[in-house]
Amino acid sequence: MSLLELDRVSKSFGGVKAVNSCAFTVEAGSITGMIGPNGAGKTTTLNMIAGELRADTGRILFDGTEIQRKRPHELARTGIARTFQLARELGRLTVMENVCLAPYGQRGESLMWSLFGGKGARAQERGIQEQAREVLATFNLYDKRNDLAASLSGGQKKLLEIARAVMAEPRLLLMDEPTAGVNPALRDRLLEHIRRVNEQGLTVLIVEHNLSVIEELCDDVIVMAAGTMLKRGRLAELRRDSDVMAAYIGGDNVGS
Ligand SMILES: Nc1ncnc2c1ncn2[C@@H]1O[C@H](COP(=O)(O)OP(=O)(O)OP(=O)(O)O)[C@@H](O)[C@H]1O
Repeated sequence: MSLLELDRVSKSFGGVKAVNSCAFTVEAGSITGMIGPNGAGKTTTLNMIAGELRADTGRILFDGTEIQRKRPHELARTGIARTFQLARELGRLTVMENVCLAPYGQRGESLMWSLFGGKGARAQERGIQEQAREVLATFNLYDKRNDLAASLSGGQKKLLEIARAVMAEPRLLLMDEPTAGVNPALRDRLLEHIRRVNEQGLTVLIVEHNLSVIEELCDDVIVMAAGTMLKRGRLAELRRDSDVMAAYIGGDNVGS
């Protein structure tokens, strides 16, 4: 069963057709990879699914419902989360504060209301703190809970990004280059965490240039080229595919 479906989705920037009648599905329970040369339209596609960009034409369906007109906070409520590089200002908050703040932004609730809004809000706040402690423990960040987020290593920041996304209990997690800037030791741990959240029922769509990451995580890989899906399948097959090789010429090396 597909959890996500793109139906002939297009997006232009001025004269540039970044995404051109792109169609694919993401199966529920999968870790689906998205690869392709620079400028193929991967990030634009992810941004449209997350609601940060609006498609010019076409439909995006999440669990059978059209979502192409929804905003990011509405999509978060619907069950779509995205990892974000830690914003500079969040670096000045502790790890715990970062994770506790995530649901407010993602569920579109007002932090001020929650902090000053009476009993119900305080109970909710306690619930969130409890959930945050669990999530931090899961991501091996509990011991770091009182450290400033800015003091974490690159890999720990990536774990925090996922922890923040998971706080909203999404059904689909969108990730753009989750291992960029992560050292090899932490990289393996990061992949384990992604696998684990997937085993717990979260469907994952990953854009990644590092093909060894795709190989380790994804059975199903979508190749984007010139704004649309060129091929999909297992990475080993795609590496032998002459159309895929041709699309990469002048771009990245699919053999790396
Ligand atoms: N905001 C924008 N304004 C103008 N052009 C854009 C914008 N965003 C993307 N583009 C163009 O759209 C095309 C697709 O870009 P996109 O970033 O989606 O590709 P990508 O596959 O993610 O590339 P990369 O692997 O290099 O990140 C490119 O030609 C890019 O220059």
